[in-house]
Amino acid sequence: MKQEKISPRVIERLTKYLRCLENLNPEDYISSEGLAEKMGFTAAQVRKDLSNFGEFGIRGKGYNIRKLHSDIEKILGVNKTNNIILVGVGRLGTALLSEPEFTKESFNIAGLFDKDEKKIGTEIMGKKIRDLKEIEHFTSSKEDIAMAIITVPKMAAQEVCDVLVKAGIKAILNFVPVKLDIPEGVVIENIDLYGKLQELNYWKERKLK
Ligand SMILES: NC(=O)c1ccc[n+]([C@@H]2O[C@H](COP(=O)([O-])OP(=O)(O)OC[C@H]3O[C@@H](n4cnc5c(N)ncnc54)[C@H](O)[C@@H]3O)[C@@H](O)[C@H]2O)c1
Repeated sequence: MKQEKISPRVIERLTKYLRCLENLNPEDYISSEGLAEKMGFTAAQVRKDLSNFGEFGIRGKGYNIRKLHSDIEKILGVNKTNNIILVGVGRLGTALLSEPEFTKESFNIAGLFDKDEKKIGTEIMGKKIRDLKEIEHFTSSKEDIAMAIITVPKMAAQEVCDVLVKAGIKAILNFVPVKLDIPEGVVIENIDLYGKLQELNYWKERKLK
């Protein structure tokens, strides 16, 4: 698969293609026009997005849905199980853990960490909560843990982030509404539901004018 400089928007759209393909008959074929129509994009956009990664469709026939789904999964690296740790087993952390759709089969919550002594040593969803101090030992003794979710209070977020980076984490999903400093070589995705509400509110206000 060819891979040049890829815009984050392309990757975001790939996840949307996957969601759409999941609801279609895997034996069928779909044209770029058909896929575009379902997504609200243009066919040119669909073709351009996919062409970043190689040739997928069959001329005159379109994309085989099963094959395209599997190819996009490979591009995103979600055709295998990826281990994640979660730091901050509070209200949000617990809610995320309770939702199977959040991780599906592509992600495995391999470890839970907190610093509350009342929580450390207890289990949630069959997984033990460990002291954050153990994290380096945990990541070094287990293979392939490069991803983490942060759901701690604002004040603790940067400190936790630094500990994670030191422990070899390369990708962070940050739910804390603060900008975290990360070194080169580490990627971060920030989820800010309040920010999304603010964005939506802007559009609502425009509609009401
Ligand atoms: N992204 C969003 O849209 C969104 C939505 C809700 C909450 N949040 C944010 O998520 C975070 C968690 O919210 P919550 O309601 O679950 O909080 P919470 O207080 O219920 O849970 C926080 C957990 O983090 C643990 N913790 C604190 N300091 C720690 C440290 N240094 N190391 C390890 N664990 C530590 C606490 O013991 C607790 O278990 C907050 O920063 C909140 O602002 C974000």
